[in-house]
Amino acid sequence: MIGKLNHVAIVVPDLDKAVATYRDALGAKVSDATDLPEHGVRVVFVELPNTKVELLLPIGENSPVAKFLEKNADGGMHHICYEVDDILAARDKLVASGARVLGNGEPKIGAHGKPVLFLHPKDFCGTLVEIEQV
Ligand SMILES: CC[C@H](C(=O)O)C(=O)SCCNC(=O)CCNC(=O)[C@H](O)C(C)(C)COP(=O)(O)OP(=O)(O)OC[C@H]1O[C@@H](n2cnc3c(N)ncnc32)[C@H](O)[C@@H]1OP(=O)(O)O
Ligand SMILES: [Co+2]
Repeated sequence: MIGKLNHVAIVVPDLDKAVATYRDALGAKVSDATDLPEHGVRVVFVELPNTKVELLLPIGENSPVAKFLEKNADGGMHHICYEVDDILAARDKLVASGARVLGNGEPKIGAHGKPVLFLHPKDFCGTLVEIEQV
């Protein structure tokens, strides 16, 4: 079912500082920031040869990552995103296996303009999992 690792996401308290760290200290190619108000985040992608790092800053009133940042003031790894060919088939298989799909279970459009879903961390080794249809 899951394919390539699409990205690893890190929530940060200061996006400009995190961009400077990845661009200057680590010499990585970093995208411009994009606001995704429907997801409550501002996002930057660090482009790597084999995958991406997604740097996330909470925006708006009810950002789903705000609470994570309260618990982890310096920031930290937030989720991992795997690619799938067919997100509805993957969802149905996961639900049938007893996994919890977050939200209303319907895919939303993510930062890459593709459908995404999130799976409860308690069902996946304590790790928030995002699946993205590519
Ligand atoms: C889609 C745009 C972009 C993209 O890639 O295209 C993004 O990735 S946007 C990313 C932001 N969106 C989301 O994260 C949506 C999914 N997240 C959620 O629905 C919530 O954050 C949720 C349900 C994972 C946690 O909600 P909340 O923080 O309000 O609940 P709790 O604090 O009560 O947490 C419950 C339980 O889960 C543990 N937890 C929370 N967040 C994480 C995490 N990131 N990784 C691992 N575990 C997590 C938390 O510690 C609680 O455990 P407990 O033992 O009960 O303390
Ligand atoms: Co993501």
